[in-house]
Amino acid sequence: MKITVIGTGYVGITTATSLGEIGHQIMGVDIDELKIEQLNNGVLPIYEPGVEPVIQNLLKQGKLHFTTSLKEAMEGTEIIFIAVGTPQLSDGRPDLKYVEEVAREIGRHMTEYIVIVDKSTVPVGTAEYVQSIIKEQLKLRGLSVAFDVVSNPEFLQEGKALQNSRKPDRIVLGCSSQVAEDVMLKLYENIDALKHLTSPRNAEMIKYASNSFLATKITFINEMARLCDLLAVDVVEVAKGMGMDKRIGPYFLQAGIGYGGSCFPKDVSALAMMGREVNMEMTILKSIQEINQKQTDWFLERVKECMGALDGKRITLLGLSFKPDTDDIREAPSLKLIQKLLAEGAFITGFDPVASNKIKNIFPNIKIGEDAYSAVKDAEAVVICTEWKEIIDLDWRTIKSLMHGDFIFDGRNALDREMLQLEGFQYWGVGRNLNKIV
Ligand SMILES: NC(=O)C1=CN([C@@H]2O[C@H](COP(=O)(O)OP(=O)(O)OC[C@H]3O[C@@H](n4cnc5c(N)ncnc54)[C@H](O)[C@@H]3O)[C@@H](O)[C@H]2O)C=CC1
Ligand SMILES: O=C(O)[C@H]1O[C@H](OP(=O)(O)OP(=O)(O)OC[C@H]2O[C@@H](n3ccc(=O)[nH]c3=O)[C@H](O)[C@@H]2O)[C@H](O)[C@@H](O)[C@@H]1O
Repeated sequence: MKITVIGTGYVGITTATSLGEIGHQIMGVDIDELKIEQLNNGVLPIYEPGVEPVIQNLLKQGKLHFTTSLKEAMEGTEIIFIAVGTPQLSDGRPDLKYVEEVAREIGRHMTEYIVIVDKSTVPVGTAEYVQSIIKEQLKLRGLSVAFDVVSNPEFLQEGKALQNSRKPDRIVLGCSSQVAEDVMLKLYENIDALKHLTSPRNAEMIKYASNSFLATKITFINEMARLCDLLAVDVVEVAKGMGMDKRIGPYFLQAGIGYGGSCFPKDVSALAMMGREVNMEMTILKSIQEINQKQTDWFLERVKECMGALDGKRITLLGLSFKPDTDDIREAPSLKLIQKLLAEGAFITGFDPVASNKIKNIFPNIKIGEDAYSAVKDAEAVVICTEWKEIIDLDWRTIKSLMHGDFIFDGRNALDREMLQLEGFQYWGVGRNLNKIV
């Protein structure tokens, strides 16, 4: 089938490559000329493991093209995916301006039946809204062209985009007509996944409910971690024991310095706002936001408890992206931590396998190590913000010999506590500090 994907961010690129891989003909569209030029040269503008060679292969086979012209891309297309950003507005709602712009442009160029697919994360009712925008444009042109708007939310995790899209847990299809449902099922017939057929409004809610539930799970274990610290209990053991119950499951129970990224914070906020708009206070979501906001403060308090005043102390942060295997620093906990540590007067050095430069652009006053070993030189404490494998696998004996102190604050509970203690570190993990009973 001939497909157009609008937006070449994480979701657009993943949609384009995964559909290209199962044999469809893809046109990727973006208003960002530099991105389009890079992509046409087989260069991936983001860091996402494994995706670049797939793009290069599809370009070579002629199955994938990128352009800045939506009009050109739309010629003969059967399906258009809208995969543009929906960033958070200052009042907490998602900004739909990119979706609106794209819908208007589709309406300006459409001449025959097309299925328009909302891939972006958008509030309940947006499929109907997009439909009304396109209809309005057609009316201005004096045309009456049939079309459908489908909600097909994306569930990929950054850093695992390729494996998620090749073998998703489920594909949610919110269709308002049988024709659209048949088109979408044909599109995905070669992807082996559960297919949940439902209405567009239900599909839109499934996306927000899923992200908010995952954020709830993380926040629950983070709050448990705070209690574990006060009662001499190890939260890692607790999560392990809880996760063995199939009804709970082991995933998203890793306590840490809070969730970040471009989606959980904005989507929890958007769902809370959706409730507020119909006069329903989403009390669980409100608590989650508050607890997550305070997780870095709580963490910093524990650092101060161990090290005393931080003024003039040399602290190295390892792992700066919001999670491993991505260069994305949107809402990364490291940003808040750096800001707070600088405000306390600490001297900060940072290192991340791929995101160091992005952090340096935001905080020009901090030092960036060329590698983890040079970053820890003379540090009095090391803080793990992101559990990159190459950070976990460092030679910790060498790290200790390079440091000027012995504190290690494991903000992701990712390191081997016993091994580090044997190497002479004072190890502190989130909710696993058994030496304190109140
Ligand atoms: N990043 C992720 O892992 C996931 C994101 N989502 C959702 O998917 C959507 C997209 O997210 P990302 O890919 O992270 O966004 P992004 O911000 O990385 O990329 C969006 C792209 O859309 C382009 N764009 C904006 N207006 C355009 C227009 N009029 N025409 C063509 N291109 C245009 C931008 O230039 C940019 O390249 C959001 O709603 C997000 O919540 C959903 C699941 C996972
Ligand atoms: O809508 C989205 O954009 C996506 O949001 C998340 O994916 P992502 O933000 O890429 O990353 P996650 O792996 O979910 O991690 C999010 C944050 O939670 C933190 N986290 C995750 C798991 C955990 O156990 N503990 C924990 O603190 C991570 O460190 C990270 O900061 C969801 O997992 C995806 O299903 C969804 O498609």
